[in-house]
Amino acid sequence: MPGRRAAPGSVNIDFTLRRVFRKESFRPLQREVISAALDGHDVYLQAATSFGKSLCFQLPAVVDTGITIVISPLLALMKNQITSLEAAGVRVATINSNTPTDERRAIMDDLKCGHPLLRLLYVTPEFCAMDHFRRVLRIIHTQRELARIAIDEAHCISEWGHDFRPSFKELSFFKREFPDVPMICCTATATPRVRADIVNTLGLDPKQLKSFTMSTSRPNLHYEVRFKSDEYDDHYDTFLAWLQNIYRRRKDPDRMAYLQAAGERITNVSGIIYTLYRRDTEALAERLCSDGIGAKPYHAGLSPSQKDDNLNGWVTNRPGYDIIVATTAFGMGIDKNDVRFVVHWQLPKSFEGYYQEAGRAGRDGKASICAVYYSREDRDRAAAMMARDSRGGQTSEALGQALRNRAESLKKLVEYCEETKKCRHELISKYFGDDGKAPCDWACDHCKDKDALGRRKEAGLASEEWCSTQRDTGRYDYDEYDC
Ligand SMILES: Nc1ncnc2c1ncn2[C@@H]1O[C@H](COP(=O)(O)OP(=O)(O)OP(=O)(O)O)[C@@H](O)[C@H]1O
Repeated sequence: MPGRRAAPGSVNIDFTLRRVFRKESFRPLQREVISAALDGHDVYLQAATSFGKSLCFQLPAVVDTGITIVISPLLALMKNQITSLEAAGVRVATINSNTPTDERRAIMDDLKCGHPLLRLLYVTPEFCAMDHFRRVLRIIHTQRELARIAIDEAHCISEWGHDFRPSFKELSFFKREFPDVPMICCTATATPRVRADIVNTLGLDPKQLKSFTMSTSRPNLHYEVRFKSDEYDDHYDTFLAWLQNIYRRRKDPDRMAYLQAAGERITNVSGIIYTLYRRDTEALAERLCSDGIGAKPYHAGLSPSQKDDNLNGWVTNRPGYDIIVATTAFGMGIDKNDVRFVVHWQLPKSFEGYYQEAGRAGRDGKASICAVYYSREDRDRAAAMMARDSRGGQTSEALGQALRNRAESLKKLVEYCEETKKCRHELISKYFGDDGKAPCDWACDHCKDKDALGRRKEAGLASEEWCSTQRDTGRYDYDEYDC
């Protein structure tokens, strides 16, 4: 039973864009994507981080009749989107492991009532697999109130992509049971193979599908690799000096006047530091605080209230919450427009993860820095950890494939870090198979000064000989990644 759809021409998306979402105009291609969704097509949307993909399912959800179910992999991401929608006065809710029972019951009652007030409901893929929720979905569908299914971070469907989540595969249920309900899938990071896998797994008809695939380019991001080695340093001191320099620049009288006029705190430089370990998030945040820089940890082991407080404080630029030191639990989709830097404290786990996390920076279009600390020792540790995982005996062929792909993706990221002779924007664009050239106006360490980059690499990295001795004599410490 198809969902009722607002009559063509009866909705004014420009008005809703301004009135509800408080945006002046659509960004290139947003209008086309939204129109395709409102016309009832299945839509695949792949575009750079910060393109504005969420609007492409949120705006149709607001103007169309019925409810949109949004499937999202991370609680932090849901929370972030829900906060913005609530601020815009949109009726939205989530059901997840932290939702209190009475709130959950009220949401379920609304869903089944025949005319849900909610415009969007955010859920995890695991929740969609539950029988009782599927029963409720059938009821909404029978009542012709199931407007659309939106799958955010759709690359999680594919074992060929990063962040594969087996539960995303179960989303094939939607087209099997509700073939007439349109779907929209969004991602920033899919190679052609991942894209084909998403379409195939979800049971979308490639001939009918409206597909929009844009470049991954983010010209305002300044990419750089900072070299380090176990042998010589704790890179905290150089990082702190760099950060303090940014603060000093803000104290320039003209800059201070400008910041005050804009209502910004002089002492606020919003940033994210990603680490692979929970304990680092806490230790590093503490160390920064003791050096007078407001920083908070974020990882899956914190209590829900601690996570909420740290996230909200950071989003609202509260004093003491300038930097979030996070594991990848704080990754995909987080949207805060004035993040001036994203630093990876160690080599990330995959190329896609690196691009995603770096993409939290500069979402207002202003120049922002994305730096990754790279050492050959971390490279060897990551490779050893991956080899151990693949020997661990997977429960399925899909998980085995996902591990092989992760190893390949990590290899490409190592090549990216070791490269000193090519533009970083070009390397990223090539990895994702973009058409055309990625613009870089001195926005990477290679294009700024390739000779200096080569010298820094030479001076900063341990030699391959030293690393191989460490490997052969078993001198590296290995710690499980935790997020
Ligand atoms: N037409 C528009 N005009 C101005 N700002 C917009 C417009 N569309 C979206 N934005 C803003 O752009 C920012 C990024 O949007 P969004 O979070 O949807 O990006 P995304 O494409 O999902 O990125 P990612 O893949 O990195 O999560 C948001 O702050 C959003 O409000």
